[in-house]
Amino acid sequence: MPVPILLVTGFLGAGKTTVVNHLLANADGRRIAAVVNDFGAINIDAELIAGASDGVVSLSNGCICCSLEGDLLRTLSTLLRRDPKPDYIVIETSGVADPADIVRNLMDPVILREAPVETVLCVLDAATPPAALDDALQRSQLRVADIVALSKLDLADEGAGLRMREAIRAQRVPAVVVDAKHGEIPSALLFFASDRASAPRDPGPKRPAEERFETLSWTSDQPLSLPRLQQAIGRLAPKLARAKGLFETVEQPGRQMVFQFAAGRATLAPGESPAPGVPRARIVFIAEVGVLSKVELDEVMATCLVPG
Ligand SMILES: Nc1nc2c(ncn2[C@@H]2O[C@H](COP(=O)(O)OP(=O)(O)OP(=O)(O)O)[C@@H](O)[C@H]2O)c(=O)[nH]1
Repeated sequence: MPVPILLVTGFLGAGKTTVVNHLLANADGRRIAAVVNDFGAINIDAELIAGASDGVVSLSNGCICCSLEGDLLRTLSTLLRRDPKPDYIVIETSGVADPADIVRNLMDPVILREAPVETVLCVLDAATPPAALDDALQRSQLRVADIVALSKLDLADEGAGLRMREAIRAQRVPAVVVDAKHGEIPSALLFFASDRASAPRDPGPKRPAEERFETLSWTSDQPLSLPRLQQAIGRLAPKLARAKGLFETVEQPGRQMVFQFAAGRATLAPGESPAPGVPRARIVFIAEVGVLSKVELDEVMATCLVPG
């Protein structure tokens, strides 16, 4: 029996990990393996994903649509050799990935036979203006989608969902559009029992590889001062496309916090206990190439540490 792949795509910070977590929490006995790709050196997403009954494989420091395509195929082969095999494989792409390239890579004859891409889900932040759909990468992510999940409707005004649906229609995206507040999508929609043979997909023309974003990692063995971090993020915000991290604070040492910055919004939430031996602060910053230097980042982030 082939193992269906669910490919989860969407722009930086759109809500992909939130959807994957919800899905895994509602697996209803299905054995689901998750493959997570963060293109920075630190794979924060793998730590934020809990409950994959068949394990989480993290691919970091590159993007599975280009530099890590071989690693992805090898990972899938390993997952398919497991006994028992997973019932489903979920691949969460990085927010900078062009899923058309991944779909093309997954057309490898062996993978296509044993693990066909059953569904491509694109998570779209409904709180962003519909003009965001004019972005070439965003358009590419939508174009291959079978299902578009509108996230963050709770943060948007009442008409946002409707406006986004119209903007999606205007792009001639043939996908089914569903609401996904806090990652909630009926799993029956994503994991349906299908006995039809998956037809090879047409991923469309190959786009020239685009080095548009870069990640900068910052770590420290000291906890961070929360008010100072707020100031630092305020300074960095205009230059950031996305940031996420795990760290202890001076105010609550020993307790790991999850920091998220997406679409100009920063949040902090309590996290799991840190694994032994990891730095007390690990943050990944994503910016358009050339916008933020490591020197500037280090300088600003150093202000979050309390001397002595
Ligand atoms: N209020 C609200 N917040 C959401 C919703 N979905 C996601 N978020 C928040 O948005 C932020 C980014 O969510 P993630 O799920 O990490 O986004 P992502 O697409 O996996 O991010 P990258 O992998 O870095 O591209 C987090 O702070 C989430 O808690 C939602 O429906 N409502």
